[in-house]
Amino acid sequence: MRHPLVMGNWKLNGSKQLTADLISGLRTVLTDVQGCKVVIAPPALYLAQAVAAVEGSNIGVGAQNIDVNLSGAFTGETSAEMLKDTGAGYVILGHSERRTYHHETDEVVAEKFAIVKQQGLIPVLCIGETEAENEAGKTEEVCSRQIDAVINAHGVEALTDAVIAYEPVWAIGTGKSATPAQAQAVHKFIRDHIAKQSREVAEQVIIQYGGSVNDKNAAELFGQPDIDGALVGGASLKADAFSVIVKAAAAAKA
Ligand SMILES: O=C[C@H](O)COP(=O)(O)O
Repeated sequence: MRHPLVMGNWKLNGSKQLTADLISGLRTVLTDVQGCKVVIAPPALYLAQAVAAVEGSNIGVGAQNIDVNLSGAFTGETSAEMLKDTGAGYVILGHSERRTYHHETDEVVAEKFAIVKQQGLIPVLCIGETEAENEAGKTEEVCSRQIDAVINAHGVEALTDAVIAYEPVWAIGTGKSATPAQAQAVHKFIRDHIAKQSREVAEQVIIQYGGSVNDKNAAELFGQPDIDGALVGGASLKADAFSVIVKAAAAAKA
């Protein structure tokens, strides 16, 4: 049975001090939380510090991206092998900011997905439509295309033990979250789309919602049957707000 997962994507934010303070704060407020997996994804430079700081707690660590290569002459990149070596367990892939600012295509994201799985890490595949695509009624078309890039390249079984994060681009960092009903409709579409190929895989895949999730709207989102947690940006930088979100997920799915 799938379990809720709340992941904090710190994006390009942080410092040694913030990493220490935030993890220390989370360890204090999340000690008694059960039934919800918690993962933080700091910038790559702070991963090793984060892995050491969460030791002995129920908090996992993930990265925000990897290169398609494992080693070699690829200046400035970080590999899945290095992440594994550091102790990270999850990798966010295909975030809309990577797709937009770094021109990552569906095919590149699918290639990274396979590399992450080969290393025994858990991929968090971000999908979602832009505002224009939403207004043009293309939400389902975009989401299925982004998922099919993985399924067509690697088979539906590749989604076993993987995570999908549905993040409508228009909701990211805008304060304008999708309503619980809107998000549930898309999450159900995603699960049904995968179920056309394998009901078993569809039932176990974790589908997070992302886009302006905060301590006020989290509980209602998690009350939806196909929303299995959240990928949180801004609110993950505050221990109090993030822990309210984690506790809401644990309570909703208990
Ligand atoms: O990865 C996280 C998402 O981009 C959501 O960011 P946000 O919570 O700041 O809207």
